[in-house]
Amino acid sequence: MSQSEEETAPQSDVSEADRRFFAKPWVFVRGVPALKFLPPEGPPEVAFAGRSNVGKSSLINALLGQKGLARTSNTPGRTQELNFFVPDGFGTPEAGLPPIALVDMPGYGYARAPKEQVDAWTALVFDYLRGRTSLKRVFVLIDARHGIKPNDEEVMTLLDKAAMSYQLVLTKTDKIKAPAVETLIGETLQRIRKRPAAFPSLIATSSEKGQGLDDLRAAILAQAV
Ligand SMILES: Nc1nc2c(ncn2[C@@H]2O[C@H](COP(=O)(O)OP(=O)(O)OP(=O)(O)O)[C@@H](O)[C@H]2O)c(=O)[nH]1
Ligand SMILES: [Mg+2]
Repeated sequence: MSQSEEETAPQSDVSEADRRFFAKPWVFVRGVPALKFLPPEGPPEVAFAGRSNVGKSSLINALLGQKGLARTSNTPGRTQELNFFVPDGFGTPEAGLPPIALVDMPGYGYARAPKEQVDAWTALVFDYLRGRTSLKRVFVLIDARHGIKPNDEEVMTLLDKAAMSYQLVLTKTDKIKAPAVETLIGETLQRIRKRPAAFPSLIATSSEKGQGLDDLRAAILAQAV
């Protein structure tokens, strides 16, 4: 690359090697319907939390470039277990443990499912978030059209109390205009200013347009071993 090309190349915290880490095949390894089925504490985990339909599963697919790996749906309540994804190639005892696992979670809030079921998913998510040593960072996804809702506040309070580090991620930014995204980022950061476990910056993403994915990849890789 010539110097002038280098100067104009897009800046990103993600190196080519890091990008390849996400571009190689990842696999689904486990669905956890209840806490007792969790794998033993082990490699670092990063989890994707958020209201039903906020775009958790879509974001994981976009990050990994694998449409359909995590199941998505128009109907809130698609993801019903804690679903663990790891890079392929760690299926044998000789291969050792993966450097990181991504955990897709059931949404909290308004899933179109019977109340008892929604309550059970919410309890599973909350118990996992507050009690897991391997969990290194939680991404709390916020729909750019709606901003922080009361149940997001509830989750953030739980994470603050558990001293579990989390970072807010705006989703579906393609659905609102660019200046509105800027305003929302400012307002949202203001609202989490006093929250002790909240990372003091947020990542604005669109799974549809690919926006913000490299920043999120860098944040995930920072937790890998
Ligand atoms: N326009 C747009 N739509 C999106 C984006 N991300 C997700 N969606 C849509 O939002 C809907 C919900 O996406 P999911 O990824 O299934 O959401 P989820 O948070 O996993 O939902 P649950 O598993 O039900 O909690 C789907 O119809 C997606 O196509 C995005 O960045 N832009
Ligand atoms: Mg989902």
